[in-house]
Amino acid sequence: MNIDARGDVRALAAQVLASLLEGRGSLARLLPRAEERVEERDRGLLRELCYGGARTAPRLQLLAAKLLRKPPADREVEALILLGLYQLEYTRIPDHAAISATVNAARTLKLDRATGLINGVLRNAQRSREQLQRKLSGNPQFSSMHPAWLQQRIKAAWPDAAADIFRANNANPPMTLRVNRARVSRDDYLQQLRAAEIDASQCAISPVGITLGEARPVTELPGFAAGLVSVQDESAQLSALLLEPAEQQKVLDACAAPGGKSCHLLEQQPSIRLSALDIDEERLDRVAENLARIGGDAELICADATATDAWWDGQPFDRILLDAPCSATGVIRRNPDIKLLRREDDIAELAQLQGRILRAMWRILKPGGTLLYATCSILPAENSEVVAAFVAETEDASDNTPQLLHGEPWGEPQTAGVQLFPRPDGGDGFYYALLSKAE
Ligand SMILES: C[S@@+](CC[C@H](N)C(=O)[O-])C[C@H]1O[C@@H](n2cnc3c(N)ncnc32)[C@H](O)[C@@H]1O
Repeated sequence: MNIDARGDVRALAAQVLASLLEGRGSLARLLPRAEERVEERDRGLLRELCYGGARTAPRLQLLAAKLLRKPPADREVEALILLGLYQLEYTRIPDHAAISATVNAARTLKLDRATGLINGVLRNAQRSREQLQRKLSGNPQFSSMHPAWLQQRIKAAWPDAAADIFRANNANPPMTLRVNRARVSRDDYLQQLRAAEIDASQCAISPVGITLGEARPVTELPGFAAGLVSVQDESAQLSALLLEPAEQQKVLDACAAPGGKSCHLLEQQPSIRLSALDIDEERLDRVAENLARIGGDAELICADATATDAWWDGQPFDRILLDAPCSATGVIRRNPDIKLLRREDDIAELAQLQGRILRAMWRILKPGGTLLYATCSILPAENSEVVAAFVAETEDASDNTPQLLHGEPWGEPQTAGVQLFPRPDGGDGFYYALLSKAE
């Protein structure tokens, strides 16, 4: 991102997409910086191009490969071609405007030498649209819009659910709220939303969840600044409900940032003594901000959870929430850049890290205590396989994940734990295993 592309939406989007293609930064980090460089009125289009470009990239890369004799040497040229194809395929921008604005963006980025190539490829795509679609329609990466390795892993793990998972991953997620029950009941808050003419309904599984009819800025939500509600996906809301800390218990949130689940634990049981730990100092600042908004209190610890000698006071915890670092393959619809940033090799490395943190947390859990292992992954290698191996090797550990919540089934029971898939109008993909330590 050396060239200042200020004011040119497509050039800025190409810089963001090129960085993603090179694995340099995430949308969450790159987009806000790009947004600062365009007028307010252009931010919607910038966001659409960046999110849409990442979401459809695995398909558009196949299209581009058919249209190019060899891959472009420059990442920004590749990104401009993908963004041009995105506009032709998925937006209402007239073709001629999409093509000329994309070619102009190449000039903004001082890629004048590539304008002929970009123009030619996009015009060719426009002419041979149906023929290309026909040629590629049998390709699973094309139809699923997932990179080949991930498409294959999801299909192998969930042959019956894979098609629904791909569809959910490619759809816009709902905006879901968690009501702070310490302050307001869900029914009362739904009434407040109705009074503010905001369409909303209660979630199917979480008793504190509300789904909005459409996404809107949090500043428009009644009582948001005062902590009446927080934005949190419905599946993520199940962690505090499953862990169910009792009054006064000593509780650890071992991978806490940005603090959504820490806040929920305190809303549900305000008298607990909560330690919120995370290895990332910047992200831990977000925990402090979120706690301040809901008026919650916790000891914040910046440390590697596994290095317990460095931070643990020697008093075992009654409850531990381990929301482990993972591939985030259950939240692709919210973070489509995962399709570009994750590599297949990451999965085995993550599984090792997850096992290591789990074993370390077990040592500081009180006998008779409970640990909730959670991820927002839908890959068994990070979920049931990690937990089943741990339970098999650990004499005092047993899997006590309930198969019913409030009398209702809530996910797919596994050899260990329960898996949730992303659902178009419901929660994200999540995995939970509730483990008990023998007395
Ligand atoms: C899935 S996120 C946690 C989300 C959080 N529980 C919430 O609900 O807002 C995983 C977190 O684990 C942290 N992490 C990764 N490795 C860690 C380690 N060895 N010790 C402590 N935290 C770690 C990351 O910084 C990241 O914030």
